[in-house]
Amino acid sequence: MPEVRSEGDFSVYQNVQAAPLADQAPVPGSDRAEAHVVFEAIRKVYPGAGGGVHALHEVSFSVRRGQIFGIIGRSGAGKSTLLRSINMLERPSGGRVLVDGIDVGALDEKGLVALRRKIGMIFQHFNLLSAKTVRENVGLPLKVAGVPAAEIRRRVDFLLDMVGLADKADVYPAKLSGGQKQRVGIARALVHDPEILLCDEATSALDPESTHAILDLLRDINDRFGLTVVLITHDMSVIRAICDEVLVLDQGRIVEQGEVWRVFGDSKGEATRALLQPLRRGLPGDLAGRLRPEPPAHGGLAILSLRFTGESHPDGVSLESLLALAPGATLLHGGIDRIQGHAQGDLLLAVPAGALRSAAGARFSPDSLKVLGYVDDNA
Ligand SMILES: Nc1ncnc2c1ncn2[C@@H]1O[C@H](COP(=O)(O)OP(=O)(O)OP(=O)(O)O)[C@@H](O)[C@H]1O
Repeated sequence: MPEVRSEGDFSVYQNVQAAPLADQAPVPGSDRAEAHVVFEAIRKVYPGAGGGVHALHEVSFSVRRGQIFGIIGRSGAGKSTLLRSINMLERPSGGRVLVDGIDVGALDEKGLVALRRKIGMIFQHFNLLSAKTVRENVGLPLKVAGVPAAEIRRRVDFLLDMVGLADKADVYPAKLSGGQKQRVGIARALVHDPEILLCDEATSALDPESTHAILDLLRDINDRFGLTVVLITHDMSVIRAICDEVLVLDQGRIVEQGEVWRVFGDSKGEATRALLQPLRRGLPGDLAGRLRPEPPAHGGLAILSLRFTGESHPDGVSLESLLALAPGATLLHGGIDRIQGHAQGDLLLAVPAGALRSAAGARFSPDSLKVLGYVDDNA
């Protein structure tokens, strides 16, 4: 049977004798202990009419060793271009990427092969060879690198066991679920014992259950092997599930960057807010339809929106304090999540409009409190 390749770039497995990366001189002043990957004023212009497509504009940031670092943005924001600049699958038009202090754009072919062996990559559509078994797919990069068969077998067995596919070694990809295919992709990405794992929309093609399982596996690999993981996604729930730090990219520029709970709790940019919108518990439609700007003559109910960013009440929201703030309150909608050990979320309360006055004297306050309007509870 002829080999059928699914989409993807297999040049990362080219059969060139790799020069040890340690032979490459680190750029003076680079901090090897802290920053694992450093982007310095990365620009990318794709050729095209009218001056081309400016995919990245002078993007600078760094990823610390051992972090799970998420890059999020809408379609066309420049995420793939940025991710692929780490292993030079996409060469920037300007700026430098340093991995372990080494300017990867200056590497010769052998240096690049060595670099790519230190950087595993997984893809949205898995990029498995359909005419090869699971074992052969995972072992392929080692075979290309000239590793002896017995060593390939030992390593592949270990990795298949680790990703929970020991019993699928001789199966062809067509017989696997999406989640199982991605496990094969992960095992293959780890064959060279990399220090960095790049994840290109790794869960976008998966159902929620498989997504959850694959994210758990990535977190486990990060914990066990101390791998630095850089992932791109358009889904904030992926960021919330496993990332330590997030960078929001929009139209080729950094909108904001920081610890996940901070960005979730107090997002600065419009692009970030739009990406967070699907996770927010907004005003339910039935209430929105009844809301009016002024209280009814008999008082009615004020609808309050309370936001907790994780800053002022990191351990949670005391119900007693909540009731002291808004006596007679009914909790209508919302909830508190824990992100990186910080309690944050939105609560929607109905409070007798007359009781609002007591809020001024309360010692407890949410990070933001808005009166959305009033409803007539007699209507
Ligand atoms: N090979 C190419 N030639 C021309 N333009 C390109 C090429 N690759 C990407 N672009 C353009 O560069 C910009 C950034 O693309 P990129 O794929 O990096 O964004 P992205 O955030 O990963 O998008 P998506 O989530 O849709 O994959 C887009 O405007 C895209 O159309």
